[in-house]
Amino acid sequence: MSYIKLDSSKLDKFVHENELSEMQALVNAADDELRNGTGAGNEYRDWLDLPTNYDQDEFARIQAAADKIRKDSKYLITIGIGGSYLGGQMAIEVLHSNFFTRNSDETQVIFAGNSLSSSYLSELLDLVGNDDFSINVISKSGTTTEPAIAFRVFKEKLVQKYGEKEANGRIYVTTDAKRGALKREADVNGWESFVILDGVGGRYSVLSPVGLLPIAVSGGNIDDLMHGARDAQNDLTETDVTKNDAYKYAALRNILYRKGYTTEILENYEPNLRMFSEWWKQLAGESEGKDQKGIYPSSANFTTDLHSLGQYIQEGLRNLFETVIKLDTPNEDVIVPSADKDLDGLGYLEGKSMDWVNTKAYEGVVLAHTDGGVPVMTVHMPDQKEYSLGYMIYFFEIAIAISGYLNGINPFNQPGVEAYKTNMFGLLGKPGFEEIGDELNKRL
Ligand SMILES: O=P(O)(O)OC[C@H]1O[C@H](O)[C@H](O)[C@@H](O)[C@@H]1O
Repeated sequence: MSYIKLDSSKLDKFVHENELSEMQALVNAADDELRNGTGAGNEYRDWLDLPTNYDQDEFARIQAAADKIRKDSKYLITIGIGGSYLGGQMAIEVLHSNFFTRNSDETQVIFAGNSLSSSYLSELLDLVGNDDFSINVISKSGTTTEPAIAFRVFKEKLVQKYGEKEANGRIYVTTDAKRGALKREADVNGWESFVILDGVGGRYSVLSPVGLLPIAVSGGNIDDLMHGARDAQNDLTETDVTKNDAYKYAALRNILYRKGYTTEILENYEPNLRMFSEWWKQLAGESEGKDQKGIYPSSANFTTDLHSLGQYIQEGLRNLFETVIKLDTPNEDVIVPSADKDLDGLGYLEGKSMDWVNTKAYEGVVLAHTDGGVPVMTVHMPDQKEYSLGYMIYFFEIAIAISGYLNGINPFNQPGVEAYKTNMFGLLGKPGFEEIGDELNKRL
C-alpha cells in the first residue's frame, strides 16, 4: 500500500478499464529489467536501495559537517548543475517557508554554478560580501564547466577572506570516489569529501550526499527524509499495477503517450512545490527523451499559471496530459476575514479557509480540463514534511525508471547531453576540440 496516493479516477474518458491490465505483462517485464538488472543501464541502479543501504559513517559525517557550517557560516554556497543541485534546492524549498531565505537567522543555502550567467555570479559575490561562508561543490564527473567556473570564483574569494588553511576547512566536496578533476583537487588540498556512488546517476542522487548535505544545512531533518524513502522502497515492490501506485502511474502515462498525449504537465497549487517540478523534469526528461521518442516533461504552477497557460491547456493542441501534485495539508492556513460591507463581493467566502478555496479551484480545474480533452491524474502529497518528501522522491524515481523501460529505452544514460558540450568546447578553444571549433566557427 502506498502512503502517497495516485488518483486516476478522472481518466475514464481517456483510458478504458481493460487497458491497464493489458499493460501488466509489460510492467512485469519492466520490473524484471529494473529489479533483476536485465535491462539496459543496469549498472546505474544503486539508488534503488540508497534509503536502506547508505553509508552510516558518511551520513554521520554529513550531519557533523552541517552542524559546523550552521555554526560558522551565514551562507553555504552550493555549487552544482543538473542532478547536482535540483534535488537539494527542491527539498529545501518544499520543506521551508516561502520566505525562508529572507527572514531567517539560519544559514542560507544558495545555489550557484547552475548557469553561465555572469550577472548571477557577480551579484552573489556582492550578496555574500564580507559575511562568513563555506562552499559545497557537487559534481559527479568533477569536470562540468558551469560549476567548475563558479567554484574557481568562490574558491578565490574564500582564500582571500580566510587564507589558504582556513579556506581548506570551509570547502566540502561531493564527487566520485576515484575519478575527476574535483577529486584530484580535493585529495591535494585535503578537503572534506563525500562520495557519489558509481551506480547513482545525477538525477537519482538527491538521497545521497548530493542532496543530504545542503538539506541538512538548511535545517531539514535528513533522518526523517530517509525514513520516508525507506518506507517507499519497502512499500512499492508489488508488480501488480492495481496495487502499486508508482507502477500504475508509469503504466498510465505510457498508455496516454501511445494515444498521442506526448506532453505531460506536472502541476502544483503551492509556490514552494515549483522546484519539485524542476527536479522531476530532469528525472523524466533525461531518463525518457531518447531514440527520438519519449514524453516531453513540462510544468505549471497553479493557480498562477491558469492566468497565463490556462487558455492553452483548456483549448490548445490536444497532446497534453496533466499530473497534479496536490498537497493535502499545507503548512499554514489563512481564514478569509469578514468585512462590514461586502463591497468586494467576497462575502460568500467569509470564514472559509484559503486552502479550501485552493482545493475548490483544483477540483474545478480538473473537471474543466477533463471536459476540454486533457487527461488529468493527481498524486496526493499528505504534507510538506521530510517523511512525505522522502516518500515522494522515491515514488517518482521508481515510477520514471519503470516508465522508461515500458517505452523500450535505457532510462539511465543521457548521451544527447554531450552534443552541446562538444560544440561549446570547440568554440571555447578547449585543447583537444580545435578541429570541431574551426568547423563550427565557419558556420557561425
Ligand atoms: O554532477 P555532474 O557530473 O557535474 O553533472 C551535472 C549534470 O550534467 C550533465 O550534463 C548531465 O546531463 C546531468 O545528468 C548531470 O546531472
